[in-house]
Amino acid sequence: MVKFINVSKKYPNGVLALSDVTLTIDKGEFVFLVGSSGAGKSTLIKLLLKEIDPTEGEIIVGEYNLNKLPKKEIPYYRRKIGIVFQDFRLLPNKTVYENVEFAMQITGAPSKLIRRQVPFVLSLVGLAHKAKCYPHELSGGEQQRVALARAIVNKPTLLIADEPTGNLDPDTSWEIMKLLEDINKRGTTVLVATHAKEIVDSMRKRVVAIDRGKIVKDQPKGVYSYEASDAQVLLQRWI
Ligand SMILES: Nc1ncnc2c1ncn2[C@@H]1O[C@H](COP(=O)(O)OP(=O)(O)OP(=O)(O)O)[C@@H](O)[C@H]1O
Repeated sequence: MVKFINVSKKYPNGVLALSDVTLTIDKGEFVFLVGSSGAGKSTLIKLLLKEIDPTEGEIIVGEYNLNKLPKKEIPYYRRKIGIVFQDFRLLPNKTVYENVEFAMQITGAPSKLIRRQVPFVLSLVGLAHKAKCYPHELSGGEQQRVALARAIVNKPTLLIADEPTGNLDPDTSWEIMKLLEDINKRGTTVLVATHAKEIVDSMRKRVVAIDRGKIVKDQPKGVYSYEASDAQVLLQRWI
């Protein structure tokens, strides 16, 4: 589904944000991407969205080799990926329904399909009753649910969440992560960049940790902290 093959990214100012990253994410996986501030998580996501290009290496997403993707096809490629951000990014002058509807309209979806699909995803995220509200009438958690509905309405094969709970309280953060898990269980591959240590530790999903541009840990059913793996390494040396 997603392949990074020996990918490096050096920004024009000389910062090496990613260094020789090789990573495979299979179809249907749920992956947490963790790492301290400046580790390279956003760079990895920007590369996936083809907002930036790697200095070296190859990135493959589904049937797309991003290195070979012509500029005019980038918008079509991006429509196959759902994305949610920390700051929700809803259109303030559109209602909840219209925000989600708009994401389908720009793909040229037929109105009959839109009328069926929008209420479906809104009920999936538990917001059917808020369809006529505007974003400013919603709580942060509700706004993030709308953003999630919008991200999945076109049935993406990959859903990326960049620090989706960064602006939310702990209980609401849990609700959003559980929703991401539900979406994953319905078949969508999910990649979540997060600092939410407690949630990562208790959900026991695959955890990929980046530190200074390198993958330093890739654990199935993993935990957030590096200490755990350091401890394991120490233990292994002792045994
Ligand atoms: N446009 C840019 N030009 C130059 N350097 C950049 C640029 N964007 C990011 N960097 C640098 O690249 C490194 C990785 O940054 P990145 O934004 O990928 O980290 P991050 O893990 O997403 O951090 P955070 O958790 O704070 O969002 C950092 O040293 C950062 O300063």
